[in-house]
Formats: sequence, structure tokens, C-alpha cells
Amino acid sequence: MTMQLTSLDIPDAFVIKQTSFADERGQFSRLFCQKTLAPILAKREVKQVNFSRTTTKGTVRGLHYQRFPDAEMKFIRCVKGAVWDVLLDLRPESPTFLQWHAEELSQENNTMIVIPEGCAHGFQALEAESELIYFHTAFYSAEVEGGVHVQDPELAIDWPLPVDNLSVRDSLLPTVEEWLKD
Ligand SMILES: Cc1cn([C@H]2C[C@H](O)[C@@H](COP(=O)(O)OP(=O)(O)O[C@H]3O[C@H](C)C(=O)[C@H](O)[C@H]3O)O2)c(=O)[nH]c1=O
Repeated sequence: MTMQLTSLDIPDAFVIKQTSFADERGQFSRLFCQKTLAPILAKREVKQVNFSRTTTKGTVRGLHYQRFPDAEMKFIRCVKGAVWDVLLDLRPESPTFLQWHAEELSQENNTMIVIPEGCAHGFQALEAESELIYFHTAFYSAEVEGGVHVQDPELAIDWPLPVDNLSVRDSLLPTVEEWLKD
């Protein structure tokens, strides 16, 4: 089992291409390896692993992040269906501040995305019943949760499908302009 790490233009963000073993019984693949991912993890440890299923194609979740002291790195893999996954750099000191990157993650492409601390994450389901596994390097803390609106015209994120099924919470997230004022 191998994991090919590719750096993105957004500092400390990566795409990881994972091999999988397929035979007449089906498929086997490794989702996470502390040794292989040590160059990305450094001294971080995985604290929580989450699962989400998105029932309806076109649904968008995000753009979420956790502030210090519970800022987190997330390793995200699609294990069923397909999603258009977006990371947004919200680090004012970063050369790619307010830039975003999109990557298709699917059951078939065995691809994982790494969202560094200070970056927000969101995705759109490209198929019904799409499922994600998240590895988080910080505990969930509602008190330090933040986010920006997925349809902020300043970001101009070109979601592949009409944005659908936003949660009430996500529909009320600030634009980047409002977020900067805070
Ligand atoms: C993330 C999280 C949430 N929750 C609770 C909070 C809510 O009562 C419920 C659903 O949470 P939320 O509406 O934030 O779920 P999503 O909209 O899918 O958000 C997630 O998806 C976006 C795209 C992400 O990147 C985040 O990891 C995560 O925020 O689970 C927990 O109890 N523990 C957790 O770790």
C-alpha cells in the first residue's frame, strides 16, 4: 500500500493518492498511516475520526474551520460516491490568503485531501449518498468553530452543481468581508 503526497499551491495543503488492492473479492485500501504521513503530520496526532453521509446530490456543506487553540488539520477521504471538495486559505499571513482550491474526491479515485490549520473546508455532493471519512488533529469544539459563506461573491467558488440543501447554520455564515471585520 502506497500513499503519494503532492503539495498544493496553498501552503501545508496536500493531495494524497492512495493505492488500493483489488481482486475478485473487491477492494482493500489504507486510509491513514502515521509513518507514511509523518512528513505532513509532524508532531500532530489524530484526535477524532468523523463520518458524514450526504443524501442528496448538489448538497453543499461548509465552509468550516476551528480557531486557535483547537485549530485542526483534517485528512478527508470519500469512501462512497463523489464530492467536489474545497479548501479556502483564511490565514492572513499566507501568500495564498483568500485563495481556494478544489479537488474531486471519490470512492473510485482513492484520493485524500489535507486541510491545514487556518483553512476552511467545504464540499458539494456530486452523487446521492456520498460518504466522507475525516481524520482531525484537534478535538471538536463548538466554541471555536468559524466559517464563511459558500456563495460569497468575493470568493466566486464555482460549485459544479447548483448549490442546494445548505443548513440554516451554513446559510447564515458571514461573507469574507464580514468575517474580516470580526
Ligand atoms: C464537526 C462535528 C460536528 N458535531 C456536531 C455538531 C452538529 O450538531 C452536528 C453536525 O455538525 P455540522 O452541521 O457542523 O456538520 P457539517 O456541516 O457536515 O460540518 C462538517 O463538515 C464540514 C464541511 C467540515 O469540514 C467540518 O469537519 C464539519 O464541520 O454534529 C460534533 O458533535 N462533532 C464534530 O466533530
